[in-house]
Amino acid sequence: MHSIRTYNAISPTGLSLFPSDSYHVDSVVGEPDAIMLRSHNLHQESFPDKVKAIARCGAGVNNIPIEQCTEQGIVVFNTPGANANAVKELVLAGMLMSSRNLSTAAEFCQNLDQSLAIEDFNKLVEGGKKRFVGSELTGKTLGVIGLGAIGANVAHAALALGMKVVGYDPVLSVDAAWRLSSEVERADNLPSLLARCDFVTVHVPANEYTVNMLNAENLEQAKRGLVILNFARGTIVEENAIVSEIESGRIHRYVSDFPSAQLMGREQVILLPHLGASTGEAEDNCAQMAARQLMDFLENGNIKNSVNFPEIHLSRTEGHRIAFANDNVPKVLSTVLAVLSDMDINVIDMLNKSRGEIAYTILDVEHLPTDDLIQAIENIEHVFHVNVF
Ligand SMILES: NC(=O)c1ccc[n+]([C@@H]2O[C@H](COP(=O)([O-])OP(=O)(O)OC[C@H]3O[C@@H](n4cnc5c(N)ncnc54)[C@H](O)[C@@H]3O)[C@@H](O)[C@H]2O)c1
Ligand SMILES: O=C(O)CC[C@@H](O)C(=O)O
Repeated sequence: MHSIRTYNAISPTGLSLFPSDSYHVDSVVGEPDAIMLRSHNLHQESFPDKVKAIARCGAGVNNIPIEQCTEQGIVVFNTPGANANAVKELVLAGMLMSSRNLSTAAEFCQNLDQSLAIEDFNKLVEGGKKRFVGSELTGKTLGVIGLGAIGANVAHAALALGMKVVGYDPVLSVDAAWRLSSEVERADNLPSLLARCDFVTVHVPANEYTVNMLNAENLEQAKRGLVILNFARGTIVEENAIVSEIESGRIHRYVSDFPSAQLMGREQVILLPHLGASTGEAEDNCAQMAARQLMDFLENGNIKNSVNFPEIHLSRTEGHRIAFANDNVPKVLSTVLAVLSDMDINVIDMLNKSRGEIAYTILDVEHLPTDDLIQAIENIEHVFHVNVF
């Protein structure tokens, strides 16, 4: 029986994929084999030795101590792309809300004096028209910072609306580059992107390189009347700089999924309660993807969409499976194979992959591995987390 500890409201469509006769899935599990979560912060928590994997139902993994997990041999998964459409749609909504002054216009209507005679009431309504006159998206330029799953979706939707799109992503993967429309123009740096855009949206992970990526220095280069959309993480945009450029009139609107006290109460700021991925469809997609990845790992040792371990898939044929992780240094695999050979154990199939400082091997052997064999592999220098499936 595998046990999975859950945090946050995870879609039952995903949780129900775990067969109840072989999985115990609950928010109260003392020593789980794996953890499944959304935005819950794990940074202050320690993980018992039994924990082998953590699955983030979503894209951002800044709530998980990845380095600590890697040191403990814990495989961390996320669900790339599973909520990208939901975020894209909210970015489009944010652009429309800003360009047509929708939040202030809607608030104006909610606060109209209901006691007025119908003619006076209608006059006020018509007066609102002048006050909230907006502009159209077609023909405007959108800057997209980070052209991964969400950024590319947003870029393509904006092109379909007749916008020009300029992208900035110096670390774009080859696969992501292939998926991107050739109509997306490339900016070599942020100041040049900011100088040309009417809207700028950020879709990069929160990490040490992206803290305050939009800041006082580069916002000075921005075109007047800029709308900034932040559906990535609060730390990516320097709030003090946003506030001062709102006051200077350079920034027309700041739309953020990450409210803070400093941003509240300003007409030019539209705040949402981390709603980007909150659609039934995205929650289902994320939870299902995370559940499938966890099951394939816990049952077969296969790894898909990990942020700290290599991708690996070895189909099950016959025999019994051993998987182990080790520091990516020479001679570990040959030492393990020598142990198997000394114990007269026949290897049926094998796959070894590495990523940075981690190597990971799946071995299918003919007979059920004994405790002595597992102990012997565990005792080899640089080996950690040996599992039998
Ligand atoms: N508001 C929400 O609910 C919500 C939902 C999903 C994702 N997110 C956030 O959005 C982020 C992006 O999600 P995604 O699914 O598009 O991820 P992704 O991994 O598909 O794309 C991220 C892109 O950012 C690029 N990038 C990384 N560092 C960069 C840098 N320093 N400068 C420029 N580009 C850089 C990468 O090359 C990649 O193309 C997530 O990490 C998460 O924090 C928020
Ligand atoms: O789980 C959520 O609701 C938010 C997920 C989102 O922030 C992500 O990074 O994918």
